[in-house]
Amino acid sequence: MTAITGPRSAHDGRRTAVSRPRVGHIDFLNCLPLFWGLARTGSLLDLDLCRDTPERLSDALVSGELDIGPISVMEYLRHADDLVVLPDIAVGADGPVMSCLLVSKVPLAELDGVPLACTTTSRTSVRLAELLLTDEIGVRPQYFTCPPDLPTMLADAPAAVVIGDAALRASLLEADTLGFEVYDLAEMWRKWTGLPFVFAVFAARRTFLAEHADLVREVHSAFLASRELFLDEIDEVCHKAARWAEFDAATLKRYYLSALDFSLGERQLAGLREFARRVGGVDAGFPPDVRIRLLDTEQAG
Ligand SMILES: C=C(O[C@@H]1C=C(C(=O)O)C=C[C@H]1O)C(=O)O
Repeated sequence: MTAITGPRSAHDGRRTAVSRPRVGHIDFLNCLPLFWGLARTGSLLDLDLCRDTPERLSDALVSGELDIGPISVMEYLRHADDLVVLPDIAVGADGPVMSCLLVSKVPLAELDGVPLACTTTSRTSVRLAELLLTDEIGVRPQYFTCPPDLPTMLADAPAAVVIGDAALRASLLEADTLGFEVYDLAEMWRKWTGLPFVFAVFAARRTFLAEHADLVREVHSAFLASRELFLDEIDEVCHKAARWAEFDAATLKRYYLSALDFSLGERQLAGLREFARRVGGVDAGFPPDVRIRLLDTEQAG
């Protein structure tokens, strides 16, 4: 793959410092495939990479501290006018995702009026859980936010929404000892709507795109190449990651190949639009028919 060149400053023959695009990276196992690929292709050196939790990366992209990066879908939809979505890449699932979960010590029908702890790290899974509980199950718990430590969350509430590594830990390691049922939010959505669910898209700020269109395309290509390389080398990655992660290589491989869906094609976009249609409105901060701009399509405008 070609090197990412970076925004050029005016130059007169002397070497001038070139600032690298500021790119976000979710510091969960879910985005390890991209990190692996960026490191292996060398693209990592051409990016000013900021690793953080999804909600902080979302805020940084919206405020302009980042130029390109993953953004939780609820935040993307709220700021869709300022952002352009990179096609063919996302963090989603077309069935169980394993890491965006509602866990509950009581049957879901008994959650009406009771406290429900929502992880501070999520903007989308927590909204999806609320949608499913209101419209599918018919209950209205009292939602409150809480850092993603499940024993603490469940000490204050009979149910909780967790995402990322904390959710993998919950379903794979903690369910038996802490005594709760696990409900996979992407699986519930799939059964309800027949569609995949997209939790995060990758987007560039439109102001950055206006000045650095080639660079945005290069970063997009680097993401796609990273994902491909990861898939080619998945056994090696899972084996290496299992040395420090809490999960074995077979579990990681299942997570990457059978649970997570890193694509953003027509079906995933249909899922995204359907979610916007169901949660959009004045309170959400975006209309149900919010315009989704994709890079290099007529809609990007
Ligand atoms: C699949 C996941 O997708 C994510 C869920 C998000 C959310 O709920 O807001 C945001 C970004 C992604 O990290 C996960 O975190 O496990």
